[in-house]
Amino acid sequence: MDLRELAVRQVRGVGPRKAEDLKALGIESAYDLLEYFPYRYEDYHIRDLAGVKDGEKITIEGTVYGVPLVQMYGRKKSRLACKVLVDQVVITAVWFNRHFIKDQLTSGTRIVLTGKWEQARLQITVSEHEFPDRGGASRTGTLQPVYSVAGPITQNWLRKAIRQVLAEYGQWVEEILPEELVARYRFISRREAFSLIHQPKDWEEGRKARRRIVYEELFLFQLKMQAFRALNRGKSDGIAHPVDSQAVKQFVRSLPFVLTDSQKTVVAEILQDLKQPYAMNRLLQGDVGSGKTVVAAVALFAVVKAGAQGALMVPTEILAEQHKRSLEKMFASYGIEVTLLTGSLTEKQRREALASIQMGLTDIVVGTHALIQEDVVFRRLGLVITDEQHRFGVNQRSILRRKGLNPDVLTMTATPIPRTLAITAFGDMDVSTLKELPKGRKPIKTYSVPHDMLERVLRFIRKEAAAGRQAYVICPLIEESDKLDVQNAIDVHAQLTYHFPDLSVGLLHGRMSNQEKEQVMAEFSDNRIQVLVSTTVVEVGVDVPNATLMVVYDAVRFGLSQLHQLRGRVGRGEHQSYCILIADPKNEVSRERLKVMTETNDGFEIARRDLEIRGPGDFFGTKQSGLPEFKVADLMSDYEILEYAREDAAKLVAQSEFWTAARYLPLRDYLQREQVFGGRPFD
Ligand SMILES: Nc1ncnc2c1ncn2[C@@H]1O[C@H](COP(=O)(O)OP(=O)(O)OP(=O)(O)O)[C@@H](O)[C@H]1O
Repeated sequence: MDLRELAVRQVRGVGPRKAEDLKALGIESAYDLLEYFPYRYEDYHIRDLAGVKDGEKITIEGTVYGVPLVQMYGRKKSRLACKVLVDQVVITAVWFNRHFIKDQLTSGTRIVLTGKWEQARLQITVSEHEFPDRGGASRTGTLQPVYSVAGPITQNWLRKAIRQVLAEYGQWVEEILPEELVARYRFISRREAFSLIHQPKDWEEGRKARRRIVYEELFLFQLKMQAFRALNRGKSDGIAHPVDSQAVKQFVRSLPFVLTDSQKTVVAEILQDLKQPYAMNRLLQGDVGSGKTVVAAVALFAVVKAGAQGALMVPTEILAEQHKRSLEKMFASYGIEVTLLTGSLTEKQRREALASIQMGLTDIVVGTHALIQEDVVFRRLGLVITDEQHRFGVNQRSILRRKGLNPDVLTMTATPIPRTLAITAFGDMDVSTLKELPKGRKPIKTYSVPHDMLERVLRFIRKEAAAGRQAYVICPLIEESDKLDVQNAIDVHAQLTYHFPDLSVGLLHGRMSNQEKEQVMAEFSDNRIQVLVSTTVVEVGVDVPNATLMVVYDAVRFGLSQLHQLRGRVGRGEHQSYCILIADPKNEVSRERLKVMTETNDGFEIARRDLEIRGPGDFFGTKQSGLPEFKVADLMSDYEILEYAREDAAKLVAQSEFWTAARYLPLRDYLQREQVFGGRPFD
């Protein structure tokens, strides 16, 4: 049975309504459900009070001791407190709004409590409890998977659905790794791994399952790239652009600044690639503000002057507009035509843009992801540059190939990763690095302040605005709730508008139309807006050098790499810039993370410290934006496994047997599904 073909509706307990809800999570088949891995576990093993830290969530067992006490607040709200004897210590168990369980708490009853521990008061705030002597299903002593859920799908419902699909269909999970690899690494079978990752008995089982799944993910990813490489090796069907070095030099001289040494080196590497008959596939990495866009502009200029078209693909419409504007400025005196292609063009504008691209009247197209797919036909596409986020993978490259194009490809990223990791992770790419920031940049000064210092922060905003500078104010982030984020931004905007009657305060959030967003960004760019209140939509790439102040509300809610990206929006010009992180860190990890931000501006150092703080205890790691994303693997911490996976994949594709032997069929099927053979069946 092919579980990929089995609609999730077929799983017992999943009705049509739930099937729709699951679809929103990207789950359509029984297989998708099985592959919806948890991102952490909740530990219900009974703990000894001795080793427990303040604020930890724990499960403990004891006996009810004395009489429970209920306080009511209004009709529904209540606080129930009861003494419980645990390991000969009397503690207080507190329930909120659960007064109806009072009658069950008779003295001497054994009870298991899960909740947050307060050391000073010897008190547990109970979120769940069980009576072990009364039978029934029990969570005690287990690890419960925690899934990323949204909308009407609840954690408990999803747990049940996944248990169900495992019971009903788990046996149909087929092995994909070759026997020799399973044996070499002593992996558990795929079937077992799928079962254990969702319901491990203990951490050891969880680890075993995770190790196997991480390897498999990384191995398949590497296999895909290596196979693609093997199939296309030596193909010189790229475009050898006749680059006019003199013209390029002249263009570079016309820029308002001198290129940094790094920029010069990288430009030379790219021009060299462009001249070759092989299709370039290069990764350009450089920290925030290191000047990647200018490098892209030089490459586009070179290609256009050599008679081809270029495309610049960016993650958001705001960025597309911004890049279009800055390219037009740079190319103003060269007769280079730049066209914008985004989702918010009118039908007529879009038709005109497409015609102009097809006829070759357009030299450079700037747009979002759709621009290389769909109905866009180029006359002579020579170079595709992609910025961040949507990594231009093997798949897209084969789409282009099928269109009969084989352009050079440059991928830009600000994700600070060690060069060796980059080379391994993007197995099929060459890597260029911008090692320095433009001269004259002053390091950004970063401060972390508590919420009650907001008044001072506001005074600081006023001071910068009075000096002619501008500020970003990033609003509190509410996990998994775009709607609440927007509400927050609206509230903060209202407050600041009230507070700064003499300044122009703008608002930017994801629910605004693209036109509105663009309007606001343009006004901020021209300093018609001094204070921009925003959700994280400004995170990547926005470039307004006159902005010198970045204020982030509730900074502990953001990941370190995200904070670094946000901070990178300032310090892009000659003025001293500041980043103020408003936060009341409640635990050591948050304090440590804020400290890292105040201590260093170096993106790579931040990534390294982040990894250190998370430590090996963080079972599933955190996704680093910009790196290829995996369901379970985390490239930074699973780096070693990645190395093995790469080597194994390379060896395998080099064997002629791999392409013929029956036992490798599941792997070849996988490659087929991933379109490595250019959409044609492999023969
Ligand atoms: N060599 C240089 N000297 C001075 N200023 C420069 C130089 N190169 C780029 N800049 C300016 O620095 C700013 C940042 O450059 P750019 O937008 O290219 O950075 P980036 O690497 O794309 O950053 P991010 O990853 O944050 O988007 C821009 O305002 C740009 O005009």
